[in-house]
Amino acid sequence: MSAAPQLVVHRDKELMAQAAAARLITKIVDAQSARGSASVVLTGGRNGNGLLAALAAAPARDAIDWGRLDLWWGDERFLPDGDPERNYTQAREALLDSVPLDPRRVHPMPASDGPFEADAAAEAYAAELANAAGPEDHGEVPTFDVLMLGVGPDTHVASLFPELPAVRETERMVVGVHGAPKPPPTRITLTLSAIRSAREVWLLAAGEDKANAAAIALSGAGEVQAPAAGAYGRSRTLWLLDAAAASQLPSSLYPPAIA
Ligand SMILES: O=C1O[C@H](COP(=O)(O)O)[C@@H](O)[C@H](O)[C@H]1O
Repeated sequence: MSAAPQLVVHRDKELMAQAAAARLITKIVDAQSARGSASVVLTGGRNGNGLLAALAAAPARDAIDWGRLDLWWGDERFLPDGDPERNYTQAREALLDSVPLDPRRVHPMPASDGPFEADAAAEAYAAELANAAGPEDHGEVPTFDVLMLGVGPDTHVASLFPELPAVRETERMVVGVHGAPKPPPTRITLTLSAIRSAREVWLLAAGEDKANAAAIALSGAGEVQAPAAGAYGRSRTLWLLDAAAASQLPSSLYPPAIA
């Protein structure tokens, strides 16, 4: 099953980040109430970190039971632990270091100064995911409640770049990426198969430099040429945009009002 994308367009990127943070708080609280815990996949990039910073500033963040939240990552820049360009480092700074998470439930992707090179690190992360998947899940990864993805100006999501082998992968859940066009060239990423195991996939796109990517991905492009087009959730696919990122969408897709 796949979910046709729903679009929500906000006035600007600050409001988008605040509204997305409010939405995420509600999702996590609802999942914890329904299932006892919640699982969220974080994204790197400007929009993902903006959302985390907005969450850190939201008084309602205290509604979340942080000790019953599992955190995973959609991709990682394969750099040494603590490198300021690592998605994990940036998420810590934006939010994670200021909330009482259970460290056993926080699952950063491996760093380049650990025991693995990128492909082996991807395998290790796939094993960690498989270990967390239960019989109620649909395969080799847990059924994430929310999986967030920043959308790059070239339509990449996670570290799935147009035309590179990772976006064509159909068997493995996590792969190493070599020769990425955006630095650093070596990365680790969930594949589209892993992404599609999430209940909800949220794509975040704010800023004029995302307008072309959003228009292409939402206008029927193929996932190999436009990876964002292949990212969808089991029950919901939500594009959260600001007006600048929505400015090139075909009028048939553009919602009637800006929230
Ligand atoms: O390098 C990455 O880029 C994308 C998009 O980032 P943005 O700054 O253009 O919003 C991000 O989603 C991904 O996690 C990250 O590794």
